[in-house]
Amino acid sequence: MNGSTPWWEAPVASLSEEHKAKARDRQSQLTKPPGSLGQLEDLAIQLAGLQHLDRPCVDRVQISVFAGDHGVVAEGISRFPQSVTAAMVRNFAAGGAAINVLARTLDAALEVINLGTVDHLDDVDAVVHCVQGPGTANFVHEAAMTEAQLLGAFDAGRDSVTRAKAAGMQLFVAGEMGIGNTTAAAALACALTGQSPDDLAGPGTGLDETGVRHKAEVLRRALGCHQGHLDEPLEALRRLGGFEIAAMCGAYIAAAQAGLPVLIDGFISSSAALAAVRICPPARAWMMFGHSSAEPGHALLLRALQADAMLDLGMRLGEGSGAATALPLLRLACHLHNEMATFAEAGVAAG
Ligand SMILES: Cc1cc2ncn([C@H]3O[C@H](COP(=O)(O)O)[C@@H](O)[C@H]3O)c2cc1C
Ligand SMILES: O=C(O)c1cccnc1
Repeated sequence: MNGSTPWWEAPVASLSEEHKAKARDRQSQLTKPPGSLGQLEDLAIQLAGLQHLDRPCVDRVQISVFAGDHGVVAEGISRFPQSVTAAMVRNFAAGGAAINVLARTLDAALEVINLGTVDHLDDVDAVVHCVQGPGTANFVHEAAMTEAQLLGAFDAGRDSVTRAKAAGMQLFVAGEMGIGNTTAAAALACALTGQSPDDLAGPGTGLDETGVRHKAEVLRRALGCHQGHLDEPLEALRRLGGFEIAAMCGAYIAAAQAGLPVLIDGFISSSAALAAVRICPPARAWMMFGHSSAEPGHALLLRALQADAMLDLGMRLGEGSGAATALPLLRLACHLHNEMATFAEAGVAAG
């Protein structure tokens, strides 16, 4: 970071106000009462502006799942053991996870990036290896990441976006896998929003009430340990985040710079998105929000991002699954915008 400007401080791509205005005008001419397609109209207008197109399109979609382990698991904050992270990466590689099924069904490209797990994954070929260590350090006692690890993870996110852009993708979805990462996301969210651990600790993979209270206590200890060092968003991310959260944050900034719209998933993804917006405020314009997670802190994060999520299905999986589930609606928004007849074309009175 010394000397030259870091890549994440470069400007984001410009969006076309002209295409946005044209799209808004077209929506008012389509054969329906103005505004009657609700959020589908807004999404088509936003995409037209982002893509500089009269006819927005999200047929070609990249889903990148970032995986990493978390030292804070030592505090007993997840219902599942740490070994599940690497085991799920193997499951992704074999095609058996929820996000594999969603990607196949949606005809989306799926890539898995291993950022470092306690169990070895060297023998897994169908994965991009960008290992930063065997997992983060336990942030109750020390910073989760060294500066080099943070930058390595950030770059891994950027590189995934570079590959997606080179392959002609029109939309980017970041997903994650990392046992314990609802605790990391909650800690980061506390630092970024100033809200209390009681508002951001939730069940994650299925903690009971006692477990959630313990998780809030762990968060309080972590925030105490790092007190006075959490004002800078990048430093908060280094101290409290995770490899996969940092990679998603880097990916969101790089996507805005590359002019690639992103569809954000749930609680973990939104904590990365909020960090990205705090580091690079104009990146917000490139974000759409797929769903509202059942993890209780997600509502607070969506408010901080001034975001309206498309779906509320009670999902709380991660992996990018909520964003992938919303993708058909985004595609429908485009088809409606592009293919409906106008009042003039159909000879219908515009009212
Ligand atoms: C089998 C399995 C598959 C998953 N896929 C995503 N997650 C989700 O759950 C984890 C976060 O929850 P916590 O903080 O409570 O550990 C992350 O890995 C997240 O992606 C999974 C969790 C499990 C158990
Ligand atoms: O909303 C999420 O991203 C989420 C919630 C619970 C567990 N894993 C992920």
